[in-house]
Amino acid sequence: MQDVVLQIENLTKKFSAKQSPGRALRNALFPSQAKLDRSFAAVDSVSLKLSRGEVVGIIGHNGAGKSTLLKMISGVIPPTSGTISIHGRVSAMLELGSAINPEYTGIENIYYYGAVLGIDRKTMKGLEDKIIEFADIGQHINRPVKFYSSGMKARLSFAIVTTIKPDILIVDEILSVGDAAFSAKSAARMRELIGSGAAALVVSHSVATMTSLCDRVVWLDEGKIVMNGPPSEVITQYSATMLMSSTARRQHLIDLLSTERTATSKAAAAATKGKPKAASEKEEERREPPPATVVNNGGARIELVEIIDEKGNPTRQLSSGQPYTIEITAATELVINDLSIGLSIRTRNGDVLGGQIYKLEKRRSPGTFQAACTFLNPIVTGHYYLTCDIRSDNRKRIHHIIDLVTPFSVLSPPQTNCVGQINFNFSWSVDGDQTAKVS
Ligand SMILES: Nc1ncnc2c1ncn2[C@@H]1O[C@H](COP(=O)(O)OP(=O)(O)OP(=O)(O)O)[C@@H](O)[C@H]1O
Repeated sequence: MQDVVLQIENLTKKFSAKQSPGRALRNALFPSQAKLDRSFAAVDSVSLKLSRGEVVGIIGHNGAGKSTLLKMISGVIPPTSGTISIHGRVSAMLELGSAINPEYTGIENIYYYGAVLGIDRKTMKGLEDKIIEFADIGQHINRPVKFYSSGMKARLSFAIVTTIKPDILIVDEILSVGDAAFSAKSAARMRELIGSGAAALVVSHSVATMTSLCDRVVWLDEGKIVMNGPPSEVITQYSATMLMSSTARRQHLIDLLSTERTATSKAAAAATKGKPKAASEKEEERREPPPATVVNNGGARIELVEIIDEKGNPTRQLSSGQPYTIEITAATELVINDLSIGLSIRTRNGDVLGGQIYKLEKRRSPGTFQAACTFLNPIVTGHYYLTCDIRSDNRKRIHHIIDLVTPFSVLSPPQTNCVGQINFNFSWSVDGDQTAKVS
């Protein structure tokens, strides 16, 4: 049995609104609307793999391209470019009720969906009772679906698409539609399917659904993958970014996208060279970070935390012993006395490796400012995060904490003479002779 059930490569979907005389007049009158008529990529060069037994969640704000991606995988719309390789049967529950025909009754829809998927009537007859039992909508099963409530449609659709035992189940925001009992029943059904070797792609705006159900989460923004990794890591970054101002968010997303591209190309290079990483390094990359603390009490906020290398470029790949600057862009909304910034480096276990509190001048007027600290990187190797806060009143009043942001890694130089995570840069001597060399 093939382990990878879905592989998509460089998948792109471009939409272009057709130019019409009416549109041309509208665009002349409202130039800001004209840009909406240009062709744009709703999904932009997305590559993704899905293996048996895996549940992958897709998050992203409204219009990020989630539904467009699922529609292409389900075969509802064709891609503009890129490839989709599917091994097995795909069963998709896209926009609410799209798997069903409103003119048909519930029972007729069972056979209709079977026919769409090429499943013969006899097989569907064998599944009919199970579908009716799971949907649990009583006599409504004999009424046309156009008279159903949204919860009933959700129940029927989910019952059909999961009972036919797909290899890939695609679910767009369904688990939050039914009542609590049905949501729990749907989650249990999904786990059952996954346990029997299916894989699932789930879109949801619910952080709870993503955390409890998914093995991996992919964050889409403007059609591109920003992050692809363990749920708590991706959700922490996603939630922190959503709290930022739009300018800071844009810059942060650009940085995350470049990190994701670097990680993807490195993974591809490692795969082609056939050089697997050391088990402990793999484990560390996979390890989920501890839950992040995000506090936003207003008054002052941190907009961006970046690591800058010697050449002035933002970076997430640090070398041991090299100089770096951590730049913190923050803004005060009020006149604040006694402002301080806390900055620490945290490991993937959640331990604080080190940090410092920096007290600014006594009184700060409203506006944006940038605090920067430079350091010679003493870390030898590993994967880390930054945590940053802004407080006043002798650190008693918290304005904003952003936790576990700006993930970065440190690569050890090949002939290091250090052990552990920190290079203390010891100065050695033998019998008082300091010329002794460390090898
Ligand atoms: N048929 C279409 N023609 C033109 N533009 C479209 C079409 N379908 C989607 N779009 C646009 O593509 C972008 C991505 O839409 P999509 O529905 O995939 O986003 P989404 O992440 O699922 O959003 P939401 O969370 O709001 O459901 C949006 O800008 C949307 O307006």
